[in-house]
Amino acid sequence: MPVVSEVGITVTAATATACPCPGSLFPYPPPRAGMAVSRKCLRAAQAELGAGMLSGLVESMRASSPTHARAAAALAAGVDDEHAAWMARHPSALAKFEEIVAASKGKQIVMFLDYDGTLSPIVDDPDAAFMSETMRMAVRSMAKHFPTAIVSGRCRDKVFEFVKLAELYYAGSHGMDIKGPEMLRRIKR
Ligand SMILES: O=P(O)(O)OC[C@H]1O[C@H](O[C@H]2O[C@H](CO)[C@@H](O)[C@H](O)[C@H]2O)[C@H](O)[C@@H](O)[C@@H]1O
Repeated sequence: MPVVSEVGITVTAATATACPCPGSLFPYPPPRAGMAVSRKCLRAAQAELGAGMLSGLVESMRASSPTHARAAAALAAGVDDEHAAWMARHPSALAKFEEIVAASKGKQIVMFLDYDGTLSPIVDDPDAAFMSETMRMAVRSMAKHFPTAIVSGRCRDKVFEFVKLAELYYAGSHGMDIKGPEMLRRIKR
């Protein structure tokens, strides 16, 4: 069930496969240790994630989203009918997060994030599109719980240079160049 928000965040719930459960607070390993998760692990994790943890992660992403501030300003200024209709057809994944979580029961959530205009503000100089440390911390926190990928039209190295999180998957050049955490290579398909 892929859901694309107006801020470019895509959440996909995919069927999970088997993995060992270390039995910690989040009993499935972070992406660096592999992205396969058993249904039992996921159910336990979803129960433990609970409303508080999820809303914390979502609020963190929401607060540090550069486009969220623009959307809020547009809303404050009053949106026209056409924009309102567009928004109804393209609901924000952040606004629908509880529904996504409910739909993900028994499945694995994977985060796909755009970079420009999503993790970073749009600026005149493409080389100065830096993401904030708050956003970096939010993404790092998200990646501890869900396999997380950044998909960009930029070259992969450039995106990594901005994001600097080795635990993520990076798809550069519109998906022509993909690299994941080192441990990914050891996962049996
Ligand atoms: O796929 P994306 O990650 O969304 O990349 C799309 C383009 O992003 C960059 O350009 C955009 O952001 C720049 C910095 O804020 C801004 O100056 C430019 O006007 C935007 O179009 C990047 O420079 C392009 O190469 C990407 O294709």
